Amino acid sequence: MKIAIFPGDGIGPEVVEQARRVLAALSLPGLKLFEGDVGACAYRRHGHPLPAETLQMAKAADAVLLGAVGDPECDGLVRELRPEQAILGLRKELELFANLRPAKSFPNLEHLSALKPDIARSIDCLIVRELTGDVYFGEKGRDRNASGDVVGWDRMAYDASEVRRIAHIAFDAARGRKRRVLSVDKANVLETSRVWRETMIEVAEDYPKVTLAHMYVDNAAMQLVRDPAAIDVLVTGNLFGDILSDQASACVGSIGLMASASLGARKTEFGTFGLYEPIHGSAPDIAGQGLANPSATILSLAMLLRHSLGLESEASRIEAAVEETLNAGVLTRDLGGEASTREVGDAVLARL
Ligand SMILES: NC(=O)c1ccc[n+]([C@@H]2O[C@H](COP(=O)([O-])OP(=O)(O)OC[C@H]3O[C@@H](n4cnc5c(N)ncnc54)[C@H](O)[C@@H]3O)[C@@H](O)[C@H]2O)c1
Ligand SMILES: CC(C)[C@H](C(=O)O)[C@@H](O)C(=O)O
Ligand SMILES: [Mg+2]
Repeated sequence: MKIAIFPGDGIGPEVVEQARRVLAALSLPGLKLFEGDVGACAYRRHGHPLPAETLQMAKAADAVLLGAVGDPECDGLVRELRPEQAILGLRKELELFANLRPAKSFPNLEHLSALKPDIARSIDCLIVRELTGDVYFGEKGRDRNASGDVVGWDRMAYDASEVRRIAHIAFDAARGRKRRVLSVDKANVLETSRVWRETMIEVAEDYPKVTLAHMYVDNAAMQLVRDPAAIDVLVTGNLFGDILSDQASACVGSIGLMASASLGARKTEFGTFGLYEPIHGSAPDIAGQGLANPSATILSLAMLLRHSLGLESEASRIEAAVEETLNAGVLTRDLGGEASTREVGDAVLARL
């Protein structure tokens, strides 16, 4: 079993360190770890945010665990060299089109949510975000308009095959849950979304036991805070999924709690090849201070063990240990506590 670990920038190395301790505590036989550079640190060391050897390491592994990338000092770089390109490059090169972002409240921790406790308690949804298409990967450019003003543009597009494959992921996931798919688009305005919606309807025919509903993204943003209990599987495009998942994390409690799995079609000996990362970024405002919440990264490790290595019981044990840690009040500052990143790691290890 080979895991490639890419700590990245900012709080990335701090949160990955705790996940690595958790992984070590499992003493998995036959596990090999590899470490690579991504993001701003890779740009500084190798001149590129996603060096060829890092990509090669990812391809040779059964799974990748990534911390975060991003550095304000790189804001002035051309887009191709920005740290974020490492993540986008990994997703595209590894064809990881399906991003699963579960948003579930933790028992007895409703008070941590930005929502009223009664509403927060009910959240249990899975955001299925398409990850290799949309405006993220469309043609981009800069021109001048007739009056000489600079114009930036990004092409937004989905072809039906891209929508079809993410639709199947969402419907399959719904079959093992409450059998409801909510497809979120902006079909009242965007042609991209009309293709999205038509394709969702077409795929739904293969899943007679799953109900499909549609919602415009503006309304979906509202319903996510007003009545999240109504949402089971929410499937959407790359851009809308990015935004709605950060919002969902605040409904659960903190962005430091939300894990993700990015999957494609490639199978490994033990499961599906995937890239696992917290949904948050490098948090430059708190980096290097031991303030970051490592839970999302530890929970991403649990997803890695489940989906890529077929280690369901180890994954569940980690999830239980994180939940018990939160319940015991070992909380970082984002959750109103005073525990350090490492103290949360210690508490999870003790429970494991
Ligand atoms: N997957 C990724 O690597 C990823 C995701 C999002 C943003 N980014 C990059 O990260 C940089 C910062 O972006 P941003 O500030 O918009 O988003 P961010 O997610 O890094 O931070 C947003 C806010 O949440 C807080 N936060 C984030 N993670 C936390 C954690 N684990 N514990 C406690 N608090 C946490 C931060 O302190 C900040 O106040 C940018 O360069 C951006 O492009 C990377
Ligand atoms: C860093 C950035 C490219 C990335 C995205 O927009 O997908 C991040 O915000 C995320 O949610 O994983
Ligand atoms: Mg994001």
